[in-house]
Amino acid sequence: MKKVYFAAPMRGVRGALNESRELVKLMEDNGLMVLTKHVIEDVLDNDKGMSHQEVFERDIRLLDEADILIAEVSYPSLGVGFEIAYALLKGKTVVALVKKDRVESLSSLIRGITMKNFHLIEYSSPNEALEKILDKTARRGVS
Ligand SMILES: O=c1[nH]c(=O)n([C@H]2C[C@H](O)[C@@H](COP(=O)(O)O)O2)cc1CO
Repeated sequence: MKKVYFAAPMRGVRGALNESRELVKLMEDNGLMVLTKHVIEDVLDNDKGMSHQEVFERDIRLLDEADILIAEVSYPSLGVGFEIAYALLKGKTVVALVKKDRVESLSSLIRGITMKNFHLIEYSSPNEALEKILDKTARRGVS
């Protein structure tokens, strides 16, 4: 089963939280294992009693374990930017998802990534995002 590190804004701007929640459910219904369901919870890990260092170490472990990073990038997040860079430099496949009406506000440094393991996907609905993710992961042979 493909292991997905799903990255989404937490202390960043949570403008696509509903879409992210729906997408996580769709990914699981379609046989992907989502390692990071904490990113779609209302309460931040630090407010649940984890130290910042524990959050960092847990997330690095999960990033190393994942087959693929899927990042919701429609709204800004320092943490998601860090996770994208880390996964790219580790040679993982990275799929960044941006809502069609948010493309123009996306950082040039993300929009312009030319690394072969990076894919930017525009979507209008979580269903459309899922179809495009399945297409990318199947054709890439990620297992
Ligand atoms: O409580 C947390 N737990 C956690 O795992 N993260 C990680 C996973 C998310 O994909 C990413 C979100 O970063 P940020 O909080 O800067 O928006 O950072 C971030 C926070 C809050 O900063």
